[in-house]
Amino acid sequence: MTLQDRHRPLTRPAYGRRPECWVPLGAGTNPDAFGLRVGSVPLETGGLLPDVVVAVQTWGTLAPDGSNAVLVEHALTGDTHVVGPPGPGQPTAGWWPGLVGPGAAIDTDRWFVVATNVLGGCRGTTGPATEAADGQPWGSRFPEVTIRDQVRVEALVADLLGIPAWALVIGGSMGGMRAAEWVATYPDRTRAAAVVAACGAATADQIAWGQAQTLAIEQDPDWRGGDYHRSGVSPDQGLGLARRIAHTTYRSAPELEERFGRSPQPGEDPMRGGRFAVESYLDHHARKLSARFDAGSYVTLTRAMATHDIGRGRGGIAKVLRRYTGDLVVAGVDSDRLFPLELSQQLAAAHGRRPAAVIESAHGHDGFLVEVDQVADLVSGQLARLASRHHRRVG
Ligand SMILES: CC(=O)SCCNC(=O)CCNC(=O)[C@H](O)C(C)(C)COP(=O)(O)OP(=O)(O)OC[C@H]1O[C@@H](n2cnc3c(N)ncnc32)[C@H](O)[C@@H]1OP(=O)(O)O
Ligand SMILES: N[C@@H](CCO)C(=O)O
Repeated sequence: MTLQDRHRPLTRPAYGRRPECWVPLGAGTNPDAFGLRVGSVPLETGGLLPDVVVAVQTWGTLAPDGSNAVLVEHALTGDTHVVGPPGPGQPTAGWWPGLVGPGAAIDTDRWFVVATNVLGGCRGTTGPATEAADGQPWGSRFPEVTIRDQVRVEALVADLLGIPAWALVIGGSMGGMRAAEWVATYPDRTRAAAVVAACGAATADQIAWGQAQTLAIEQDPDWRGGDYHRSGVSPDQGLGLARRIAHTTYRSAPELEERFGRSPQPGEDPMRGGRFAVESYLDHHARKLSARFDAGSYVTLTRAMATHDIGRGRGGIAKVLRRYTGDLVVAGVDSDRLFPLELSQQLAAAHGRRPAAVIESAHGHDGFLVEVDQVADLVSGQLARLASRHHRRVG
């Protein structure tokens, strides 16, 4: 525990079945999030990951019967800070601005909203940069974790919070993978799910892009086989390169053409060693991510996305989805080249209840973050259906 941690007030949230499990998070994490010690977690690949702590942020009030809880799932480099400004310990503003709050689409006067940082992440939840029992960072010893493991950890969080079933699990991209996995692993604990810009199983194309990113990091000499955390130097070059590759896939080619075309970065001449504006844009995003994200987590989470398959060991995706009787909304972005709309349409067709919703955006995969008003419309409709069903039941 650092000096700064000791000075952080330990005001545990006033809910949950096991208040003794709440722990303060370390310095450099979202000050509005708390740690929840969920214990040892059995992993899909075998073995137990001991003493897992999960960063949790909440909004609103949990109903006494735990029936009004909504889980919001972040994407690859996100965190628990769904809405709100940046500040000390929280370098980024909320990634779904305006979606959660009093009177918002996920209205916190009605719903209790939970956001957890994912297993293997670096924003408060146990991951490669976390200290293991020997006081050394897990580093290369951190095990392979799957989307299914991450969802199991979230179920342990729900147990500790006193949430028997989520009213809604919603997420985009890697968060959408976890929302889909909730439907598959815990259909009875997921009354509704919104799977946005995601898929039921990673495609060859996604795995291929992920491999290039992972290799970019692993080939940085500062990676040190994954054990760089105590060296004082992190593989920022590799992580930056990974982000450039990823970010290009997150945006659409027409958008890049429209925004940047062949323009040089102002003051630079691409014919004389200078950069094109689009190169400068990618350099900017590379630098920003390297400053805020752990390379080990990036590799771990990229691998988790590659092995994502809600049908694994369950007879396939269609079989899994057909038996889901909850309210499933699947939505894709029409210009997404990484998670093409067809993947959402296939997922919706496999469920067989309603077609995939289309988020219209020029921004490609990142449309699920940029077009927050369209996500808000989807989620408002879904929550209204849930609320009216609830009223019919109790009315
Ligand atoms: C759940 C989650 O996914 S959490 C993670 C989400 N957040 C992130 O990934 C953070 C990284 N940001 C992004 O991915 C995207 O910016 C989004 C999706 C959040 C928002 O997209 P947009 O609003 O379209 O932002 P855009 O991609 O245009 O980037 C804007 C940035 O590029 C910079 N930029 C634009 N052109 C250039 C250029 N030629 N040279 C250098 N920088 C440039 C802008 O100054 C701006 O910088 P800032 O973000 O530091 O203020
Ligand atoms: N820009 C998002 C998109 C990934 O799906 C992120 O960094 O998490």
